[in-house]
Amino acid sequence: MQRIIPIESPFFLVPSELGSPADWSAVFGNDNPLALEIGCGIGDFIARTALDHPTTNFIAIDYYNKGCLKTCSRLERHGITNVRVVRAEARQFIVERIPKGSLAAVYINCPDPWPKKRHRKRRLVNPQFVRFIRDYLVPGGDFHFTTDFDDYGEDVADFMPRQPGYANMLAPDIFRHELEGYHLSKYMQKFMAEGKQIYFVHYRTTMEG
Ligand SMILES: C[S@@+](CC[C@H](N)C(=O)[O-])C[C@H]1O[C@@H](n2cnc3c(N)ncnc32)[C@H](O)[C@@H]1O
Repeated sequence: MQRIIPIESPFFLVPSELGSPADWSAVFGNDNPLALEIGCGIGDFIARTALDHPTTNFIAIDYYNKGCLKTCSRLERHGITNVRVVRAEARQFIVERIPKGSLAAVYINCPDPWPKKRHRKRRLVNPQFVRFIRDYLVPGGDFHFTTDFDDYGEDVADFMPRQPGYANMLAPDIFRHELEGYHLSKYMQKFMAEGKQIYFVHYRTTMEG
C-alpha cells in the first residue's frame, strides 16, 4: 500500500472541513468565478492556467496524494494564490462540496483511458457524467476535455453534440488536435513526445437543456 504523505500547505483543503456545499467565496476571500480541474496530476496545467486567470478561483482535485503534494509545492514555488487543492474522488467531492450552477469552467486532461474494452465503463467521461457535470456549471460555463487516447477522444467527440444544453465551441470541428492558448499538461507533453496526437474537446453550456 502507498504511504500517504501528510500535506501541510495553506493551499491544501480537507473536504470534511468544508461545508456541504462549501462556501467558496469564504474559502478564497473573494467572489471571483470558480473553476475546477479534475485529475490535476502534478499541477502543471492548473498552475499555468491560474496564472493566466488571476481573477478566477480554481479547485484542483486528484485522489493521488503525491500529485496533490506536488501541486501544492508548485503553487507555493510560483506564488500562485488562486488555487486550492483537494485530495478526493471527484464525483463525490462535487456532489458534497460544489453548489449547483456555480462553476465557470471544468477541465479534465488526459483522464485514465481504461483501454481494455471490458474496462471502458470505468471511464470518467461518458454521457451520464457530462449530464451530471452540466448541473454544476453556470450558463456559459466551459467544459474542456483532452485525451491522447484515440478511442476515448473519438467517443467523447461523438457523443458530445447530442448532449442537451451544450454548444460546441470548436464547431464545425468536433475535436481539434491543437488548441491555441490551452496549456499542455505533463501527460499531454509526454504523449506528444511519443508522437501521439491530443484530442481537444471544448463545449459551453447554453441556457436550455
Ligand atoms: C493520467 S493522469 C493525468 C494527470 C494530468 N491531468 C495530466 O494530464 O498530466 C489522471 C489523473 O486523474 C486522477 N483521477 C482519475 N480519476 C479520478 C477521480 N475520479 N477523482 C479524482 N482524481 C482522479 C488520477 O489520480 C491521475 O492523477
